[in-house]
Amino acid sequence: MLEFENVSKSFWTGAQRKVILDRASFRVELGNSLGILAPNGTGKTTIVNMMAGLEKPDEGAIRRNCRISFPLGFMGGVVNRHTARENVRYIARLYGLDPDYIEAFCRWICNLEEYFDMPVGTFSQGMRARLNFSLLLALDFDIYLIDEGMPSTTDVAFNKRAGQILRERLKDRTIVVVSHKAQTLEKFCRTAAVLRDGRLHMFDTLEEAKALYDYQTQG
Ligand SMILES: Nc1ncnc2c1ncn2[C@@H]1O[C@H](COP(=O)(O)OP(=O)(O)OP(=O)(O)O)[C@@H](O)[C@H]1O
Repeated sequence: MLEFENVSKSFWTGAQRKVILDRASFRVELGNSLGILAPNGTGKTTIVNMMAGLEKPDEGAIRRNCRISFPLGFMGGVVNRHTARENVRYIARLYGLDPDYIEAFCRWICNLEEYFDMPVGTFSQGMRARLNFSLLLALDFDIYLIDEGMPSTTDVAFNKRAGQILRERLKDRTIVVVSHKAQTLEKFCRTAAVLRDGRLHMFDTLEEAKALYDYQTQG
C-alpha cells in the first residue's frame, strides 16, 4: 500500500507560489493500478518523485508498506566515477540482493561489453539509460512508478529485449503511471485520477477521468 494523507507541495518561483498538490489524500492498494492524468508542467514528475521518496512533501504524510520502485527512466542513484560493475553491486547490497546475480543480469541485459568495467562518467546518454533500465529490471518491486509511459533508449535491440521483460513483469505488479495522455494510461490502469490546480480528482474508471480531463483541456 502507498498512501498520501493531506499532502501539500508547492514551489516558490521567485514571483509566485506554484501549487502542485493541495492537501491531497489517496491510497494505492496492491493489485489496483492507478493512472494520473495531468497537463504538462503541472506536477507529474514531482508527484512520482514524492511517491518514490526522492522529494519530500511540504505538509502531510506519505506512507509506504511495500517495495516501491524508483521512477522508470530515473537517472539518479548511479555514481559517475564508479564503474557499472561497482554501481550495480553496491545497489544490489542496498536492496539486500545477491551482487553476483544482479551483476550477471545487468551485464547480460545492457550488453555494454568492456564498458561495464569502465566509469559510468565515460558512458554516452544511451549507455547510461541502458544501465539504469537494466538495473530496474534486475530489482523486483511491488509498485512500479512510470512517468510518461515506457522508458526507451536509442538502441532498438535493447528496447525490444528490455521492453519484453518489463511488460511480463508488469502483468502481475501494481503500477502508478502519470501522463498528459489518456492513451498512455490505457495500457496499464483501470482506475484513474485527474490533477487540476493542485487537486487530485479520483475516479473508479479511466473513462470517467478521461471525460473530466478532456472537458478541462479541450474546453
Ligand atoms: N525545484 C523546483 N523549484 C521551482 N519550481 C519547480 C521545481 N521543481 C519543479 N518546479 C516547477 O513545478 C512545476 C511542475 O514540475 P514537474 O516537473 O513536476 O511537472 P510535469 O507535469 O512532470 O512537467 P512535464 O510534463 O513538462 O515533464 C513546473 O512548473 C516546474 O517548473
